[in-house]
Amino acid sequence: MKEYKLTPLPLTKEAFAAFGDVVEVPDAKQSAQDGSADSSLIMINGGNTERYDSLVNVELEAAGGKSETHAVINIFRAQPRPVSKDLAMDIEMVERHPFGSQSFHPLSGEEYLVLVADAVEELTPENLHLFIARADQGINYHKNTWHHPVLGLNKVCDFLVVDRKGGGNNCEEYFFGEDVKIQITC
Ligand SMILES: NC(=O)N[C@@H](O)C(=O)O
Ligand code: NI
Repeated sequence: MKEYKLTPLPLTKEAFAAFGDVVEVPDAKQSAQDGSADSSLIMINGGNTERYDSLVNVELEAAGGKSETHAVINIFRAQPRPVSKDLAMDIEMVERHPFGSQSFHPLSGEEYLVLVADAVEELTPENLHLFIARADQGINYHKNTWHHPVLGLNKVCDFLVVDRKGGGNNCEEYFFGEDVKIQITC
């Protein structure tokens, strides 16, 4: 059996661009360096609060044009899936949401793993990309981005999740064959 071992890259906007958006407060140093006033920043509440506005767009499509579609905000409470360099985790499947984006924002102060795959129909383990996200980074999967269901690491982790509610089957799953063994470590 052919074996694949994936180790995570640090999550950055550039590395994740093909799959979606990294949701984080824009890097003020970067804005200062390249002289671009941070366009998302709006001071609100009498200057008390910085609103980093519309960092990502929630993509919504009505399946078949008939269903009532809207964005919903959820909390996902993920049970621990401990992974370390000495404790690998088997990966059997990924999924995607053809009619909407899905955004995860950690609420428990923990790093978490993000496993995505290239936008191809016949997935192989070579199409997989593993990232480790900081506890202050959210992610927004673009619609149809292959991804593994949420991966909390060492404790029960809550995530604020924004995604689509509407008609049609908005969750396609892809199971890798029995002929491969895919493991992640970090
Ligand atoms: N199925 C579901 O609600 N969750 C998944 O989409 C996930 O990405 O965790
Ligand atoms: Ni999902």
